[in-house]
Amino acid sequence: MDDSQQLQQVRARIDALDEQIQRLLNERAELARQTAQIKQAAGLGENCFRPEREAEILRRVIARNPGPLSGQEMARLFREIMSACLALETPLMIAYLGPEGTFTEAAALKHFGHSVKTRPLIAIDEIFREVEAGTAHYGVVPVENSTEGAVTHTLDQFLISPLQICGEVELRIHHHLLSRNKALTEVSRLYAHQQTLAQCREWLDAHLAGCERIPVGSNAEAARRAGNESGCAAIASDRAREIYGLQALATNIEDEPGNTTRFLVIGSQAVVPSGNDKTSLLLSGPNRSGLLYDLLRPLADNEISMTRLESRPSRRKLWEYVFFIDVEGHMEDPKVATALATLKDQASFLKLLGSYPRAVI
Ligand SMILES: O=C(O)C(=O)C[C@]1(C(=O)O)C=C[C@@H](O)C=C1
Repeated sequence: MDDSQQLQQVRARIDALDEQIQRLLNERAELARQTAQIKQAAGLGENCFRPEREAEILRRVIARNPGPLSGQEMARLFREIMSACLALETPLMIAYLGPEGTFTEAAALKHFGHSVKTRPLIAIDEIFREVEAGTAHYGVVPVENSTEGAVTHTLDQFLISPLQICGEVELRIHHHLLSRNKALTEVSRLYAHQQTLAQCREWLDAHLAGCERIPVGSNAEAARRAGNESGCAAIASDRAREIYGLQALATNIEDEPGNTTRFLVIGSQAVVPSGNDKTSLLLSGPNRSGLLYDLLRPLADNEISMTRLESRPSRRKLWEYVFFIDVEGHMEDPKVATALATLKDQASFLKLLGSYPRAVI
């Protein structure tokens, strides 16, 4: 058998498999449609998205995957399959921190897949308002970056919003220097979000020391401006480069190679346990010595691991703080429930922001 015959044979097997995969996908979509009908008949919520079920499916895909495709790659494919199945019933509307081309958009699509509708909004409080009003099913907002720390606008919204956290997304952040111009030497002005300028400070000091750095609302906005103005550049994502027709004068200019941003999915749904969850809460008490120690003790007593602690001004009294705490486990897990009950007695203010599956992909 010559090479072309061999190729033909292998391709015939691929065609046969594709046919099977396609048939099975449609069979799966039909079953997903049935689950939606059952949920609707039982009055189980206005939309059919189930974060805990999706997280369980994706974890199982990764655990049983023999390769050669990687577990993460396979999970991404299943992410899209579930997204398409869900869209048969209720195409979800997701509000995110825009404009188009932001990392928050990438995080939203990573979490929900590409079969959702998305709405870019220009401020974090607008996203909360849109989801509260029910014009979007969920919102996606940045909450912390591994280099620069907390996104305080997001934390502050949780003080006043009734929304719950329904999920988290982690995204590796790669920053590129984008411009209409062809050489670094032609660039005298640089636009980027404040946090991005900070994340690339060392690279900028070494390669663009004399260039004016201008903070703007988002990296996508920076890219839009760089597309309109000569002699300037933006720091933004590869997606923004595509959207605004720019060229990359330098790629991956972030100072920390592991630079990662964590995003939260907000909605009005309480998520049931998935088997590997986190719980976020807000705590405060009157300013006195040992307050934080006392507030954290019930967690330690119940062997609950704290993954994050952030403090913000309470906005009620001068020098009084609220603590944002993330712990491992779901609020329905017995140990977490015991710790929360004790905390409720001890703290002057306790607000549960939600339990949700740990990021899978
Ligand atoms: O199992 C369900 O409840 C479904 O709706 C099916 C399905 C899926 O495609 O597997 C679809 C959407 C949900 O978010 C979770 C899972």
